[in-house]
Amino acid sequence: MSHTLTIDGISKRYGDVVALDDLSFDVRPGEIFGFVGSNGAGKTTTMRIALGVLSADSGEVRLGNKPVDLEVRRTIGYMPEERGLYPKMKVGAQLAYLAELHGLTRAAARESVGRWTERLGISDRTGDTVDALSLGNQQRVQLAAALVHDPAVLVLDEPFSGLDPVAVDVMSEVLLEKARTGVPVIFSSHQLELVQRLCHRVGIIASGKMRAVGTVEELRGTGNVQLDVSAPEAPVGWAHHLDGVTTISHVDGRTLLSLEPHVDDQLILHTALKTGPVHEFSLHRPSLTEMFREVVTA
Ligand SMILES: Nc1ncnc2c1ncn2[C@@H]1O[C@H](COP(=O)(O)OP(=O)(O)OP(=O)(O)O)[C@@H](O)[C@H]1O
Repeated sequence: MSHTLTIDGISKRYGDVVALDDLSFDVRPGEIFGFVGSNGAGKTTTMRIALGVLSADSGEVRLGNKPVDLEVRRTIGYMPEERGLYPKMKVGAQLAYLAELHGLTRAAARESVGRWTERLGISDRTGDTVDALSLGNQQRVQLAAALVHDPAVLVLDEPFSGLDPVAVDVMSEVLLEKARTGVPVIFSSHQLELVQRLCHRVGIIASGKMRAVGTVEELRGTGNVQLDVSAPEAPVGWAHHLDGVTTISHVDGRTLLSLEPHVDDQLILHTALKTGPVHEFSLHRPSLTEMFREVVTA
């Protein structure tokens, strides 16, 4: 049975630096949650607290209704940003060791290592030491390490950074597959197009505070919309008097407007038509990247 991972009002300071400030959100069973924010926003700190390797100054992390203790921690698959494999240990032996550490029998560990190394395309490297592998392959091993014990939750810190496109596809498929079995999956990333494509919900963190949470569609719906209007006879400033509308440019009868989310675009169309013919009228909703910029610079 799968449970929600709840981050409930966590705060964390490092000396004078406030890394997290009363941060709350949840990751639900079967969803992939994208955790995005600028460098130093607090993503790694949050994930380390979620796993229990770092303690919060206040607040709590729960899986279902149980606080994350040692027992719960064993059910989490974690991929740390600083990675954390033993460089001189052989890939297969290391993965089997980690699986057993999380409670699998020797036989189950061996079976699981075989299955995941095959799935992640590293089955021919199990006899090599980790440091003999390319960085991308080391990352595949790191993902295998997060998966071999069949975790109830996946917490992955920048799992996609440095991967080639094929590895990105494999990683994406695996995360979707795990989510489909009901596992809550959270990962941090700076690759917003990937986040937009893969995640059911996204949280944008800035300066240790959650600034926006929702589906990509919900987040895009809260941003300003751009409207491109081609009305050759419209005078300069024809839209100035409209509430919630800003003129970005007006060149050769073509006006680019920014509309606050509450503005009815049909009202703009009527206003434009009063000036003469309207040849083009197209709406552009912000991408996740544009939303991100808007939110973190607000
Ligand atoms: N061990 C530490 N000692 C002091 N300050 C720290 C420590 N770890 C993190 N910080 C600070 O806490 C804040 C949050 O850092 P964190 O690593 O959680 O951010 P992040 O969102 O993961 O960044 P990035 O995208 O660059 O990985 C930053 O200001 C960082 O400098």
